[in-house]
Amino acid sequence: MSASTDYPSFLTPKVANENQSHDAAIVVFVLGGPGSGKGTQCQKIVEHFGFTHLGAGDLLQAEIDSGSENGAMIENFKKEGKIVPSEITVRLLQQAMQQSENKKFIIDGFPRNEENRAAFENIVGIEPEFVLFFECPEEVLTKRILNRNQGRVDDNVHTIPKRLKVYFEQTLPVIDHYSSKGKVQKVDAHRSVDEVFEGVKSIFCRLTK
Ligand SMILES: Nc1ncnc2c1ncn2[C@@H]1O[C@H](COP(=O)(O)OP(=O)(O)OP(=O)(O)O)[C@@H](O)[C@H]1O
Ligand SMILES: O=c1ccn([C@@H]2O[C@H](COP(=O)(O)O)[C@@H](O)[C@H]2O)c(=O)[nH]1
Ligand SMILES: [Mg+2]
Repeated sequence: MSASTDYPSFLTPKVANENQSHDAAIVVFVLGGPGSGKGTQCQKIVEHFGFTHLGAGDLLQAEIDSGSENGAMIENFKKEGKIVPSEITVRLLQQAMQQSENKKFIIDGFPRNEENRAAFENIVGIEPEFVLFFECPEEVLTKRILNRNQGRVDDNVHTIPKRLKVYFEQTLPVIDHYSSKGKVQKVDAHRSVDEVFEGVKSIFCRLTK
């Protein structure tokens, strides 16, 4: 798809290197603490705005489930709430983007740290149009995760504090980075699912229509 047609000019991606192959792709990063509702809201964004949802954690889980050579290592990182090396996650995201016919992506739960951010921008060669940031108090995050009941290996009292620590120490600086570039759209995630989505909708209507 050419970069010139379907989208307003302010959505034209920045080309960071000549190898990048998503010259018309639109990327929105979705960040927030564990349990803030990223996956829940991404489903709604897909239904209403036609984006393809790429959950970085879901892609890593698929690697575990497929029995790939990195699967056991990824599972250990997940059990400990640690961030998987960037080259693995970025490769999975890049493959998923290349295999998609859609060119509008919401990337959920990534970049988790500065290394992830730099790797994505250098390898994939795209900067996000904006970053959707779900803000939610820590105690609410913990309650939501403990109630999620989906059998995740990291939804337990051993791993939750580790995930929160990683979020505060490594992911918030990424949000600060994009904030300094005027790219962060903050949403109060401590409301009902529908109320949160009202906030999300107004952002997407303003920035992607
Ligand atoms: N606004 C909300 N109010 C109450 N519960 C919510 C809300 N949004 C999501 N939940 C519930 O909280 C749990 C976590 O939501 P979700 O899986 O969407 O979060 P997440 O940010 O993707 O988490 P993670 O980072 O761990 O993948 C789920 O059980 C979900 O149903
Ligand atoms: O970019 C990423 C995304 C995820 N991880 C690992 O997976 C778990 C679960 O991620 P969710 O987004 O909460 O589903 C996370 O704690 C990390 O261990 C990652 O390393 N890099
Ligand atoms: Mg999720």
